[in-house]
Amino acid sequence: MKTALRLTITLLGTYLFFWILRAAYRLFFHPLSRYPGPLLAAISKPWYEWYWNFYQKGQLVFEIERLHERLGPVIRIAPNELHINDPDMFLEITKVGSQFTKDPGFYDYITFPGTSIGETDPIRHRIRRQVLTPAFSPLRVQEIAPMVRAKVDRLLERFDEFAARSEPVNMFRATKAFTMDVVSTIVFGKGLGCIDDPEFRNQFIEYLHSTFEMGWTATAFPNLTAFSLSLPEWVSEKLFPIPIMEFKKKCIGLMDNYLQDRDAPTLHAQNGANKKTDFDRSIAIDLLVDPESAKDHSTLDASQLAEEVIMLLSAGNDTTSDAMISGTYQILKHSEIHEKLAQELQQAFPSVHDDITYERIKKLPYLTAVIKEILRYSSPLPGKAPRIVPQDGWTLYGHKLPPKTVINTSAYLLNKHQRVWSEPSKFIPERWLEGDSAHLDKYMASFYRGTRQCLGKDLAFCEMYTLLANLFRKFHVEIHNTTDDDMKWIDLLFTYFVGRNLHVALRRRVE
Ligand code: HEM
Repeated sequence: MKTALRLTITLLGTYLFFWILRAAYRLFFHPLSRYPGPLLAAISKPWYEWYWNFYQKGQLVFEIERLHERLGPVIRIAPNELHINDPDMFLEITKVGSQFTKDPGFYDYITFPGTSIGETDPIRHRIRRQVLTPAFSPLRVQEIAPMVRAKVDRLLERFDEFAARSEPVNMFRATKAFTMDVVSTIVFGKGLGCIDDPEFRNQFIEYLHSTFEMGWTATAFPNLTAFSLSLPEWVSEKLFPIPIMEFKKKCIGLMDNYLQDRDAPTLHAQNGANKKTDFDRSIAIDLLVDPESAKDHSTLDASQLAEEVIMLLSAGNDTTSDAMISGTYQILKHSEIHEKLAQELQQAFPSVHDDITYERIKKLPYLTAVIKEILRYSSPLPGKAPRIVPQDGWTLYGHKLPPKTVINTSAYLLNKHQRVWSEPSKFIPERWLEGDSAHLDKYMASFYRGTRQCLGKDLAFCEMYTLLANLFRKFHVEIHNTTDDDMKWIDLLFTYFVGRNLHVALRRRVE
């Protein structure tokens, strides 16, 4: 007994001694020790991140904002990590030919590794991106614009039902139902029916949000996460139940159904119809299962396929909906913006029955300015996007950083940097229409930039143009019982709204 106690004390003492030595090295001798930042962050990434993101619930991005205000454009936020708030450095990191790569220490724990978003190896990423590009290219988006429009029409019909009952609409749920039905149609070949749900409920969003609520522990304690992932699936399911894994099983089922329907010798064909044109195809799945989609692309097994599908559904849902929710609130809060927008739409489409197509609305200057400002103002993926300094190191303000240093930037901070944006905390669409505004596009960090820029950017624009133009042309919209407090958000990888969120009262226009 005594020996066991002595052994335990010795082990704990040795670990403590190692920990103190390592902390001293990190504080005084590490190559990043010259940079300012919190003491705890310089010594221990897990506990610092856990405190701000888990214990304080998604507050790290705001703490980093305060630190930059006090300490300047470069701060140390972990033993081997810097956070930079400088729009020109962001351009430098993301420029053509940049060798910066995604940090596996982050992406392996917040995404499924190997997927379009999660793959950190640049060569494997290039292959996956090539495979998926035809599903999201500008040309493809042009082709699917009528499908997006049909979902908007259905959503507006649902709004009529609320209007008839004089019942306010929960725009948070309604908008998420819309984006989920669009992206699931692209990914599964059919929508998940969220718009038709009486309360716009959406099981996937519920799985996703409950996963994110616990998600910050995964990046704070990667060793624990790696351990849980290394266990047999049935054991980790019991010990570390993660809601998204339940959804993964459902996705595998949905994809099986899709592939069986697609490949079945067709009943349709016997009836004289051609299954290839008849069937609602999922371009994304078709591309992923086809080894010919790109050179060196190998087909995915059911689990890998489900993981890619989940990543696409996640990437395409909260991002676009959060931008529109936040944007709708801003439009409604500023009556002069609301009026200007309604006027532009009325001039372009004099009758409320006119066909409001993507082709036509994307040419409207004020609506375009409103959408760009929504994207800047809302920064739907607000927090850090860690990248690794390449093999040759990187010179930052005259000081060489060693390879493998992790560099973070944040879209939320870059999108309100004083050097680029005047009155950044205000929602001002007009900034995009001023004479010298052309240079602003390159500073917009919402979709990231370079080779890891958002793949769904064109789709997101199509959804935003189509929903906002139709909504504001066809309905009188008013805020219902919603204040700034209801729109507060925290960073759970997405802008996660913590209040009761946006509710609106709607009435069809009848001119
Ligand atoms: C307003 C809407 C959107 C915003 C603000 C947005 C933002 C972003 C950002 C910041 C990234 C880089 C993330 C990182 O490096 O950590 C990204 C990547 C990505 N997004 Fe989006 N996104 C939006 C909509 C969409 C949509 C509709 C899809 C469609 C499925 C999508 C699919 C993707 C994919 C596949 C990637 C990974 C690209 C790569 O690494 O090659 N996104 N997005």
